[in-house]
Order: sequence, then C-alpha cells, then structure tokens
Amino acid sequence: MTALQTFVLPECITGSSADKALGHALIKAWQTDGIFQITSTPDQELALQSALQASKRFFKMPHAVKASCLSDLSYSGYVFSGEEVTAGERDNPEIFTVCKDLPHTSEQVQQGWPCHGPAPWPDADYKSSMQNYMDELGLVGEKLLELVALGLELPDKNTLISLTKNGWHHMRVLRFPAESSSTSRGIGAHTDYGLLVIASQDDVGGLYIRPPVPGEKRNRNWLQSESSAGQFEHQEPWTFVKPVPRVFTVFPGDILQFLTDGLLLSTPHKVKLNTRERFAFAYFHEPHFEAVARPVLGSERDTSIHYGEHFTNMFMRCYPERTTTKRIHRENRLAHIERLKDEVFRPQQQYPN
Ligand SMILES: O=C(O)CCC(=O)C(=O)O
Ligand SMILES: [Fe+2]
Repeated sequence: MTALQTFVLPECITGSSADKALGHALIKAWQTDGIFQITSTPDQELALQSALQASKRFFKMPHAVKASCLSDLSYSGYVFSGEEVTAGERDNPEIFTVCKDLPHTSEQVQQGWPCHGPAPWPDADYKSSMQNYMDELGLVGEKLLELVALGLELPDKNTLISLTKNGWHHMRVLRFPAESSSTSRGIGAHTDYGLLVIASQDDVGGLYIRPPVPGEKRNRNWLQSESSAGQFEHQEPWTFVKPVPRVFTVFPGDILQFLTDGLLLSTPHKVKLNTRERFAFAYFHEPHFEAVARPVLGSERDTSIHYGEHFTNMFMRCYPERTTTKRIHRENRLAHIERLKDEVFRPQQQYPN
C-alpha cells in the first residue's frame, strides 16, 4: 500500500459543508485502509514528547519500583512483560495503563464500583505529563467523533459525543524490547474495545493493521463467544504502519463497529518486535462508564451495550490473574453493574390513570 491518508483537523467543528466532506473522507479512508493519520499540532507534539520522556524515565526504574505501581481497585498501573496473553500466547511489551484517576473519596470508589480507584502513579511528574497528553488527545477524540457523525450522515452531529461526556478514556504506554533469537512476538492480533484508538509511536516500527477485506466475516469482540484475539494472525493482508513523525494514527474500536452495525469495522492489529526497543502510546476514546450504546445505523436498533459492563468484562478477560480482577470477584463488585443495568432497563412504572 502507498502512504496512509493524512488529514488536518479544523479548529472547531461547525457542521459546515467542509466538515461534512472531511467526515465522509474519514469514513471512506477507514473503509478502504482501516486506519488514517491526523497531523498533530505543535501543542500536541510538545505534550507527546513530554509524555514520552517521562515514560522512558519510568520504564528505566528498577523492576520492584515499577511493580509497586499496582492497584487492586483499578486496572491502572504497571503490566510486566509476559503478563498479558493474547489467544493463549504471552505478549512481550511492558505497559503502564492509565484509566480514570479517581480519588478514594469519590462516591463510586467509596461504594466499591468495579474498576474505580486512584491510578498508582510512580510520581507527580509522570502523572502531570501523562494527564496533559491525554487531555490533548481527548480534544482530538471529540472532534473526530463529531466528524464521524457528519460522515455517517446522522441527523445530529452530537449523537456520538453524547456518549463520551466524562468518558472513560484510558491510555496504554508500551515499551517493546528488541527481538531476540527466541521471539519476535510483540502483541498478538486483536481489536481494541472502545470507540476510537488514537495511537502514536516512535521511529522504530512494529505495528501492523488489517484493512477491511471484502466478504470477510469479522467477529463481534464484545460478545463472549466471538473474541477477536488471535484472528487472522497468520493470514494476509496486513499493512505495516510506517512510523511518520508528527502524526497520530486513528482506527475504530469494537463499540464503533457495534454502533454502526458493522459499517465501520473494529480494526484488527498486532505488533512485531524490531531490532531496537520501541515505545508506543495507544489512547482509547470511550463512552462514559454508565453509558448505554445502541446502534445508530442498521436494523438492530434495540440491542445495546452497557459500556461499564463491557469495559469490566474485557479487562477481567484480559487479566484473569490480576489483583484487581480477584478483588472484583471476592467482593462481588459486579453487583454494581447489575444494579446500574437494572436502573436503565427496568420497565417504566405503570401508574393507573
Ligand atoms: O504498539 C502499538 O503501536 C499498539 C499497541 C496496541 O495495540 C495496544 O496497546 O492495544
Ligand atoms: Fe491494541
């Protein structure tokens, strides 16, 4: 394939004909390539470089210090190389995950909601550089969702961002070791769980994505019985995502596939190790924990995904042995999800007239 298509985001989205044309172009790029690039602004680039330097400092810390950045309340924190498994095989990056950073005093943490808690930062400097970068990407995510709504010709350009107010956005910072004589596996083929994946990488290279293939059946990864982990791993086509300075790459996650009834597909991707260590960021722009997503296209409009349940299921599936998962089981924290779903789906009370 030639270079990926690259777009520049406008200052703000008004719904103008230029915005609509851009929205259509983004949709078309995803439907043909599975991914596109966005040119970053100088502020975004500064935030990225600061987060990258801070992350390199973090990963150089002694293993015991990194391993102590762990929480049994939230999935934020350190993931050691080999802890994550995709389709039964160990993946090789070490990772720092940042989920919503909620103080012990917040209502949901006090009540014991699953996945809710403070992020176990190694220090204040790492926290501020990561939060600053995530805030920049949050603005990119919101603009993209407005453009996507316009590109899908939804009657209201706010349809998708109505799901993401106080969204459960999260981020993975990944350090991949250089390949060795025993392995070149980075991460096995998978799809990501949410609406949008906004990724950036250094100059080393290793990410591959699978473009849409006409007639190919794609799994619905949000269903227990249709995990996309490991699918197509050894089957072409895969597109190498060439490192390009000063761009983000963007592709759809599972929830966008669900919302669009498969018009947009959650892009499968995998990572191969290279001859040098590699750093990458994967930012996930997500619905609010309590949001209920229903398809905006297609004939299945009355099906739904409760986002908090989906996130919790996916992380429990990914980290069955993590202390966070064990505490969810031990304290029956899933009962909170059941209660939230009951509140949404309980039939309206009938009053005699
Ligand atoms: O290494 C990358 O570029 C992507 C990482 C990834 O797929 C993930 O963290 O889910
Ligand atoms: Fe991923």
